[in-house]
Amino acid sequence: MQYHALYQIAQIRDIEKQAKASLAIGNPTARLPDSLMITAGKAAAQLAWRILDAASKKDVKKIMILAGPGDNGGDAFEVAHQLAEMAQLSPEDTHYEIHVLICGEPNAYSNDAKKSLLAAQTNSIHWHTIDPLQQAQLQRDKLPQLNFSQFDLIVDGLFGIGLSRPITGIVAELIIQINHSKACPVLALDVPSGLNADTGQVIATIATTAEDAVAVIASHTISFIANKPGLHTASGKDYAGIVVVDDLNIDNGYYPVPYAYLSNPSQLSTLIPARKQNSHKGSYGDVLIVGGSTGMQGAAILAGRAALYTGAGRVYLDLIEPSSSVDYSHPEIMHSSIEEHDLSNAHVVIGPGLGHSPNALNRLRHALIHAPALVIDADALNLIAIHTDLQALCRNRSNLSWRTIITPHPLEAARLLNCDTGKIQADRCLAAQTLANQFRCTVILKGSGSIIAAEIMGNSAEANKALAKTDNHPNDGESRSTQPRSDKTQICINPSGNPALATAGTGDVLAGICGTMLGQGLSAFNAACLATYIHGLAADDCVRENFGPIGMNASELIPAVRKVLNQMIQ
Ligand SMILES: NC(=O)C1=CN([C@@H]2O[C@H](COP(=O)(O)OP(=O)(O)OC[C@H]3O[C@@H](n4cnc5c(N)ncnc54)[C@H](O)[C@@H]3O)[C@@H](O)[C@H]2O)[C@@H](O)CC1
Ligand SMILES: [K+]
Repeated sequence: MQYHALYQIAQIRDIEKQAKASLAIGNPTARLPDSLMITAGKAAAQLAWRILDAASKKDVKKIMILAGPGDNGGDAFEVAHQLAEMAQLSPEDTHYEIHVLICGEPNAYSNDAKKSLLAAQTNSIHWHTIDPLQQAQLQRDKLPQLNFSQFDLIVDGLFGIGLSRPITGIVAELIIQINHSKACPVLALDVPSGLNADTGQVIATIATTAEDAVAVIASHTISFIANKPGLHTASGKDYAGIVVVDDLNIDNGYYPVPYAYLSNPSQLSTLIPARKQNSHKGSYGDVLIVGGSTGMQGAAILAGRAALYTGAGRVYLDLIEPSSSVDYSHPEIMHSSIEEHDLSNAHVVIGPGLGHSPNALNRLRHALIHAPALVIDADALNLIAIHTDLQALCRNRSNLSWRTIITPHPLEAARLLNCDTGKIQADRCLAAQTLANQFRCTVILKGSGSIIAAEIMGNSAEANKALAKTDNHPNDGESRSTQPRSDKTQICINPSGNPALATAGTGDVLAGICGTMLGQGLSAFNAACLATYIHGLAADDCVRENFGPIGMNASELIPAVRKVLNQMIQ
């Protein structure tokens, strides 16, 4: 199973069910050599070993394995068993001290988990327990006296995809201690405990404050059966760390169409058209940026420069405030008014610094009606949110097979869907999918793990119904099995980028790059995926060069985007 295919919990459960049914049952008390839990435990133990080897050169290496009440805990027992076996075979000059903390009722475990526990009990392991009856209350004196900073590796097998409510009580306190100790690598089994594998939200209730929402902050996550969207968007990147996928040798035939994909750099690089020797500026697309009202000209200029630096043949600005329509440090950028420009060959980016004036509104209406390739950003999105006639114009563009990309951040997305940002962030894939269906265009929902969504066939009713279902419980931690599969929408999660991008102007840069990519003849979806990827990759490059994560600015990002784009075609 490839790393880039992302599956929801309900799909994973289906795959798991079919794979389990295909395994011979035989003697129920025997340990099947090929049970999924054993395969999972072996894969995780091997990864744990490699992480430990790289992180600690000590003669005595201490490992803490946390085992929760379900099969994630079963995986943890299997990891303990496998590590103990590996430790026995290791050279004598290194000693491994393996601890397991059981946070479940031994009799209540599944058969597979019981077998793994039994197997681990044959090894030399230090056992600790938390009485399950006391887990609900927070009694600090009942916490096992474990100093987490003594360990060289912590394995998190508390909860996986079966977590159904927020973590509270002693287990929550344990997680807080582990997160605070920050002393060693933390390997999460399947998913960091506390994180919703579908949405990337830390599971919480409406009543839970941000401080109370608890999840393990892992340095590594080994995702079983398939990769999962929640590890890559919203809070996912903060909690999952480096993600490794192990398919447990499950036959490909059991896998349905993925819910979404992670953008795949090697595929994206093939989208960039090779430049012929015999070509000219007309070969690489005209980009017209419309925006820049009083005090906001910089936004349009940034978008224009980004278009220029990513290879547009000609770049024009149409500034709402015309007195300063020249970018003196980039005199190659020309001026043109959208109303006079021949839009049949132009790729229009409207919105950066556009404002809400009647002039802005007229230009937007003109663009929606006349521009066959259009990127809609910032204030243009806010105008669409409040003018229903513009929404209809936007929707109508898909009937003409015109290319449209909208680039909302969560607040703009909330305005477009008439909800609050909490609902957008509660399920970012679903929100992007709903926007794509409602506005019949390609969507880039910005934020950590930007979501790119585009409609394949029109059916907004189903996705809207599902979003409405989340209305009363925006953050209630229930796995949303009611939400539609994305077979009407294609969804990509962008893996690149970092908090350096959380600064004014970077969105304008993204909009400009989208304009260039439309100018290279790409579909709106491919243009959006490629633009978002190189935008994030450039920010990653800036961090490597110590221009960030603190203080990188949008102007610095632009030449970095040019650099990574050229590196991609080499
Ligand atoms: N079943 C299988 O064949 C496989 C299962 N695997 C593992 O099994 C996991 C799923 O196992 P489960 O379905 O047992 O689910 P989990 O192990 O994620 O947890 C479910 C258990 O936790 C309890 N629980 C849920 N939320 C809680 C909370 N907030 N506080 C306290 N208790 C809570 C539930 O009542 C249940 O007992 C996967 O994530 C994966 O790690 C893997 O071994 C792959 C194969
Ligand atoms: K876990």
